[in-house]
Amino acid sequence: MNYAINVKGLTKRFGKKVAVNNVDIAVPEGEVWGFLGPNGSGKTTTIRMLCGLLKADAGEGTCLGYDFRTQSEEIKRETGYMTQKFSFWEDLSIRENLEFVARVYGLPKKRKLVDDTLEKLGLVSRQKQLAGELSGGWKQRMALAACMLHSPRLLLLDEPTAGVDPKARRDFWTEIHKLSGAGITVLVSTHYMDEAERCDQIVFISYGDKVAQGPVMKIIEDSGLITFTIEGERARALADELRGKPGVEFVAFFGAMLHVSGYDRALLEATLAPYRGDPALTISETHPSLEDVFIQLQDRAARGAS
Ligand SMILES: Nc1ncnc2c1ncn2[C@@H]1O[C@H](COP(=O)(O)OP(=O)(O)OP(=O)(O)O)[C@@H](O)[C@H]1O
Repeated sequence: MNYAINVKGLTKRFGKKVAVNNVDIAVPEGEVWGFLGPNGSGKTTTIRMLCGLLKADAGEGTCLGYDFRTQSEEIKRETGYMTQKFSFWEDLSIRENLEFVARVYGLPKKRKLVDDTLEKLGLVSRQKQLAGELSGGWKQRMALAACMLHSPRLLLLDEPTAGVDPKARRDFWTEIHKLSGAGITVLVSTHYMDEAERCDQIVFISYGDKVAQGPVMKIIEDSGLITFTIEGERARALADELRGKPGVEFVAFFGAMLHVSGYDRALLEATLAPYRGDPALTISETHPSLEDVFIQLQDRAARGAS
């Protein structure tokens, strides 16, 4: 298998703080991988090391076949990096912004390049609109266009959809899958569970450590979580009552429904048994959601860290 990213032991310290600790990542060419983890867990730091913007303290491997420690210029030439806070000229149009980026990077055949990129990303009809007047979704699409101008083989996207409405997020993901279909590899950090579910695999990091990796279903299965839903008028009132009871590790609301999760089926069943007779409540077992597992992984890592 060919890997777009294949690094081992990636490590970064800031003073005494270990921001990224011995992380291995191997992403096959053309796949879309999600990068998840709580705030400050090391996602941005990892992404910046992969594209050579930050020097790793330890680790070895390749990005697009280049040594990620010594060939950062080659990697940058073939990688599109969309930062969390992308910047652009508000009083220039979309087209002018893209032409500006093309000029700064000295890209050849600028006009044709910008034409093609506008076309590819569905921006032709908006090309004359001032960037400052665009909604979040269109700004983000423009930012994606800017990092696609040089036809990268790898896209590193750092929370590209933060603050963007659901329709624009869905359109963005349609674009990502199209790009992946054309052979481009994508590593995208996100806090959205529905986005994680659109990825071929996810890597979950917490406190700098990789704590889980795999396709979403496998991560859910491997979690060992047993989850019950409780529905009904009284469900809301039960959350506090159930927290801390034998076998109950996590209690969370999903809309009006309560998810109660734990690892010990017998204990959990015994705790829920008295509520089963209540006609105002419906209790049934369900698959834990990715969010249940995310909370569990985060909680486990926090306990390990304290
Ligand atoms: N330049 C820096 N100097 C010192 N500490 C830093 C620096 N950059 C990041 N850190 C620290 O390293 C840790 C990891 O930060 P990073 O930005 O990689 O996390 P993240 O997972 O991307 O977070 P978020 O989801 O909030 O974007 C944090 O504790 C952060 O404060």
